[in-house]
Amino acid sequence: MIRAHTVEQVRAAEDDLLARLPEGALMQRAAAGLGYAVLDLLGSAYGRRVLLLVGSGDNGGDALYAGVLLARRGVQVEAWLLSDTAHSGGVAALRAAGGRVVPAPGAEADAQRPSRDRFDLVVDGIVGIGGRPGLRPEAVAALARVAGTPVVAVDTPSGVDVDTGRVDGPHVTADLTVTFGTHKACHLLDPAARACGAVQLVDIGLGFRGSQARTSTTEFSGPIEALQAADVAALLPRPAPDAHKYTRGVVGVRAGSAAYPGAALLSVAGAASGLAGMVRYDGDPAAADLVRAAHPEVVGPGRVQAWVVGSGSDAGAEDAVRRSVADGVPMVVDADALAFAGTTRGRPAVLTPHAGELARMLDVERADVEARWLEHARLAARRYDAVVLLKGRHSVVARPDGRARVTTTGTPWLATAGAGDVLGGLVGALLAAGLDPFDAASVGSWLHGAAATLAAQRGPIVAGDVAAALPAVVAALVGP
Ligand SMILES: NC(=O)C1=CN([C@@H]2O[C@H](COP(=O)(O)OP(=O)(O)OC[C@H]3O[C@@H](n4cnc5c(N)ncnc54)[C@H](OP(=O)(O)O)[C@@H]3O)[C@@H](O)[C@H]2O)[C@@H](O)CC1
Ligand SMILES: Nc1ncnc2c1ncn2[C@@H]1O[C@H](COP(=O)(O)OP(=O)(O)O)[C@@H](O)[C@H]1O
Ligand SMILES: [K+]
Repeated sequence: MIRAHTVEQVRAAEDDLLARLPEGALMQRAAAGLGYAVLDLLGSAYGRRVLLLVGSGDNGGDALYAGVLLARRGVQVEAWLLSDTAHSGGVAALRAAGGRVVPAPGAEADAQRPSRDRFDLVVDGIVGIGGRPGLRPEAVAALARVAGTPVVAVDTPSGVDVDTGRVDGPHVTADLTVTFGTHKACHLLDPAARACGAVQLVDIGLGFRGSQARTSTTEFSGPIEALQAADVAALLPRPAPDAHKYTRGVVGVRAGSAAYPGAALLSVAGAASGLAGMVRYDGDPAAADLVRAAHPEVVGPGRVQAWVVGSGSDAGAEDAVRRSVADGVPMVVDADALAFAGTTRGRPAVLTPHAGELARMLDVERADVEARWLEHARLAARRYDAVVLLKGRHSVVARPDGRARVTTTGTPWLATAGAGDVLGGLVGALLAAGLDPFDAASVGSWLHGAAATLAAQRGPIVAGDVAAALPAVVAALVGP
């Protein structure tokens, strides 16, 4: 499990460790990890040119000491100081190792004029967890002079809001972010996560590895989580040796309509992933024949352990929600049914809006949701008293108490019509198989993203390809 901690939690862990270690030891650990990551990316050292952008704090110190390691390996290292108070030990060490240290060109320099020197790579040590969001003009100007050069961010891309993932002003866009001790929210949550590029965690002994989420009865105060393959494998429902189809759970689908029969097929395709014992279709008769033809194993209405409602339901959504709520079993509420999500209060439910749908549910602008994914997912979860799976590049799953997971599997090819219908069916199957709504939503979202990535290896995909790739993803996790 990846767990993203707040700056306050990092500082507390750091204080504990600093008391036990010689001065500067943590920074040396961080800088070594950073330096080797940069060397890996460069592929070779001799003759390579690396620019360090160095701010006033320890983030700049990390960059300078990584520069020392690089210079000793034969890299030509230049540091542009963005402040008069850059880490003095780091500056002296870089000079001693043969690096060039100069003041940054400054905001008044012609930002459009590229630097006369060409660099293979820029290391962003402007600010890390001590920075306020946004960048000062001198940092913006320095970045403009090396635009187009690959960037490695130290700890966080400078300028993003570390604890919320918000991006309100100018910021660094990195190809790789090397972070220390633990992930932070900005590494998982969009839009900041997009500015991180790939994220590499360097263990510096902060003691977060394997730490458990803390939860109180009211408000969750633990880290934001991102499931990894091993977590999904551990949570995945598997048939017991003496299983029969009913013990594995039956999922019912009330999706599709005469106008949108395809949604019935795709929702059923997600539900028929093999993770529940049986699938029932109880939607529009106009779609039922198509469902039976495509999925001969699917049966008609009857008792279920979970309902999936709303994908392409059109005018039938209200009735589908009402009947499913009356049943009292857990349900997935998607698309057209989200307008009636208020009626599911008090029932175990997973609501699966995309940003536009969530904006309608909360009566805010879509752009607000896309600027603050976690905040809006949590708000909706609290307001609707349900688990909310807010779909996007990095989907967010939130519980009413604030506990949250972020999905980091997936590919932009998944932005294709009907992909959400498959996801709803899949989450429904996991609910029917006995997962609680939070696990069903986050495991389903992880599998959905992984299946899309697998399917996209053979080229562009449509929603049905995602459903078809699910068994191979499950097999890779738990074996045949
Ligand atoms: N914690 C750990 O476990 C470890 C932490 N380590 C490293 O330390 C980093 C944190 O270092 P930190 O605390 O010195 O803060 P940091 O981010 O360098 O800069 C803050 C200073 O920048 C300034 N400033 C503020 N906003 C700004 C802006 N928008 N644009 C420009 N400047 C801005 C402001 O100073 P001012 O100029 O206002 O006086 C402020 O004081 C952390 O990210 C990691 O890399 C590792 O070495 C070892 C383990
Ligand atoms: N850029 C992206 N990268 C990765 N996944 C994406 C991206 N855009 C959308 N998705 C995923 O694709 C699916 C789209 O679902 P949805 O918006 O409901 O579409 P539809 O209603 O057409 O089925 C969601 O699972 C979402 O998380
Ligand atoms: K940085």
